Amino acid sequence: MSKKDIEEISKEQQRADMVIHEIGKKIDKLEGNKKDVGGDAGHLRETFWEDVTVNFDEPDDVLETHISLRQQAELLGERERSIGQIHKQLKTLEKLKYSPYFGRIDFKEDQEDAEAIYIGITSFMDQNDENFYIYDWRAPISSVYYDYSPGAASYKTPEGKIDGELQLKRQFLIRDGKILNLFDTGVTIGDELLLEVLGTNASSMMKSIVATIQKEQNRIIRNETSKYLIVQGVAGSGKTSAALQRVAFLLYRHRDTLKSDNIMLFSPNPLFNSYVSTVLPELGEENMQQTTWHEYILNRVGKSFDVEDPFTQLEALLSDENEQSSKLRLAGIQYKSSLPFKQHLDEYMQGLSKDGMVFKNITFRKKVLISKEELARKFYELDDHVTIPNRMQSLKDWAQSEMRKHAKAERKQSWVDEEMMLLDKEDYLSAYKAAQKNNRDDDEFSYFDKEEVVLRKVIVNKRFKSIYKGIKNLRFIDYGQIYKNAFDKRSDDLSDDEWTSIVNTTIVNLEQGILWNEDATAFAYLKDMLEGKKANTGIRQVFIDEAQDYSAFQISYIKQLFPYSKMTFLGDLNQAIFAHGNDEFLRDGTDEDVEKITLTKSYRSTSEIIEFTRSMAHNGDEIEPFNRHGNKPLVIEVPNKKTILAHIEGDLQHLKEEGNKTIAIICKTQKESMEVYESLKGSGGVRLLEKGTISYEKGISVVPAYLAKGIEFDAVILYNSSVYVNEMEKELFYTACTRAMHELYVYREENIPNPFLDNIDKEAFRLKKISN
Ligand SMILES: Nc1ncnc2c1ncn2[C@@H]1O[C@H](COP(=O)(O)OP(=O)(O)OP(=O)(O)O)[C@@H](O)[C@H]1O
Repeated sequence: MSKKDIEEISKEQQRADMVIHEIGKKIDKLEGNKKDVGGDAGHLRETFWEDVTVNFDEPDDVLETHISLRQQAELLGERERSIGQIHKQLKTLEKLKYSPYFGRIDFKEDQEDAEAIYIGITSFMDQNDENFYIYDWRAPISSVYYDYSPGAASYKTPEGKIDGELQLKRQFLIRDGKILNLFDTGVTIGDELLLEVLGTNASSMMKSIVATIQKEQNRIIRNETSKYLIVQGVAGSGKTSAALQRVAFLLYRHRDTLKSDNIMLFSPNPLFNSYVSTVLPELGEENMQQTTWHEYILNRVGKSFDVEDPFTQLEALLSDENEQSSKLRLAGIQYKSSLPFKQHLDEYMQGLSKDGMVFKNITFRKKVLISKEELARKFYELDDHVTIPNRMQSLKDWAQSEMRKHAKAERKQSWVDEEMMLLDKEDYLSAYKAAQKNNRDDDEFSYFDKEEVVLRKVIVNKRFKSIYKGIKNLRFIDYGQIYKNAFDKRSDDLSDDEWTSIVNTTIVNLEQGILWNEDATAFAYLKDMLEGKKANTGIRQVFIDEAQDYSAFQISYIKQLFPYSKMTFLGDLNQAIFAHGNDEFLRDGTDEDVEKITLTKSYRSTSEIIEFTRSMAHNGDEIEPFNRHGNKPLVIEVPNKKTILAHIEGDLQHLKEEGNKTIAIICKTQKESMEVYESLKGSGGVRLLEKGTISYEKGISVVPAYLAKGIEFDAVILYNSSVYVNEMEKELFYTACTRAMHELYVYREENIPNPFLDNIDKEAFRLKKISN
């Protein structure tokens, strides 16, 4: 380090010390406030009832009591909210104290002096709130840091564009208040710092990237105009990272109108949910709503069907050794996930307006109270200019009123007498109270007569409750049959065999109460449309990660579900692991309100791993590795599967000794993962990741490739590459290999060709042959 560098570090350290000192003072002040407010709240809680006037004698007193209670509760709530705020602020300040900022830009606005702007995860001002010691990374001026190298630069503010000159761009690595390193950077944001960040080992949680956001990622993060923002990015290009920092950016930029509850992220699996869950809190923001499409659909379908999840579907396809049956299922999946099928459903539903709606009998004690034919007749008596959902509402109202008549008639039935004898104490008591209440206004007191009337009513109402609820929830519509009838017309794109198979399997499944994954979306859509489910207006921003795994049907449906929402789709065509459509999320490319951003630079893996996987990707030659080097991947050739298991333990040991903290043995299916796990679990510390697993920890994980989506490991051992053969498996194989950050081992059985491995340049890997 030159003398100048040392002087510069020392100057910067002095400033950092000063800022940290100020942060300390602010922390002390807030701690004091916390005590005061906390004391206030504690006191309020203790004396809550002393300050409330409680009197229920007269209606006016009740009102006064109510008001007094509400005021007291509001006061307490306010205090507790401010304690929550103080806590949050303190947490952020503690983070700032540890590492106050990561960047500095010296920006000279035209006609003014240059100003040094220090950038951190949040802003921090001097005691008079006049000068910024630290600017939030999301502030308008901070974008200069991400977008420009020294020279002419500008940034946008709500008031307009500001031009100027970027005179210095500096990066810091500050830990525990000490400047460990400092880089003055050029074109990109400090390769050195990025190298340092990427070279470290994977933790079990995703980390924020605000200190090293790259220019093209910044375009995604700060995009505010597009209704649909579509990101096609190669594996490891930072799509998920950009999405999460974008959430933080939007929350900051629109903090008066946008809350974390207004943002929804669709993620690939529950494990991923927890993997990304620390990024926003790290940035001082709350997590958005998160779900998987499957979870979302389960809610829409309801409980009457057993819905297959996407992973079970994938397993079924990957494990089906009967080529013909797997081909037929594939044809069904592709058809049911397509836009033409969605259009067919729309037309079919239009037809239902005139004819074809199917209902279920409404029964009670095996007696049909309203028959399905009666429901259909009543439905079609309603004006057919009225929409189906509105007619359903009328039908519901009619059925409820019919049911009330039936309930009344039912009170005289002998079963009521029997149940009356068996009534428990509580029911008696409530009947007694009700009878008393009814008697209050009567001139004569005929309690015993009333008691029986009331008791009968109580008994019948109790039994009818579920019928009323069923009617309210439109359970008298036979969705299963209606969906089945939608397969009334063969699609021209399918062969006779395919069509027959689709119709037969759909019917058999529905009769058994099963909905395959490929039917679930279509079924939910049909149900929503018939019920007139209200669009979700509370959600203002939707993020869809791994968007290539959504079918055209799903994407179109999602747009209908969130009509007022802006959407960010993030995907990689090379990782389209599911059998349904894949490039659909890119399709809207011609719409005006769509912006498409392509990320070609990959940050996760070493250059060597990227070179190895390049030939498997479409447009692989466009993938640009970040300049970080490591060992070439190791291909291990073994005589048979058994040998793999015998050698894996040695590999694990070696990889651990090399400092790899997270190691994954990636298998093709859950079944294969189980086998590997069973054989390794004795050696301890090995975890099996399954579709229901919600968190992963450091250490060794055995995982099917489709569940490793979106996450990463220091080292990956691909259990047996010889089982990946067709196009779909290629994408799974690619996904598996690209999970590795530093080390990749790939096992293969000798004499079994692997079309993808055989295509890789021999120079791109090391080969080890094991003979026994
Ligand atoms: N600008 C950046 N600075 C530091 N790290 C980055 C940056 N961009 C990406 N990374 C790192 O690269 C890795 C991959 O990022 P991420 O998971 O967001 O990529 P992805 O495109 O979603 O990947 P995939 O599609 O393969 O799951 C992560 O470890 C992330 O922290």
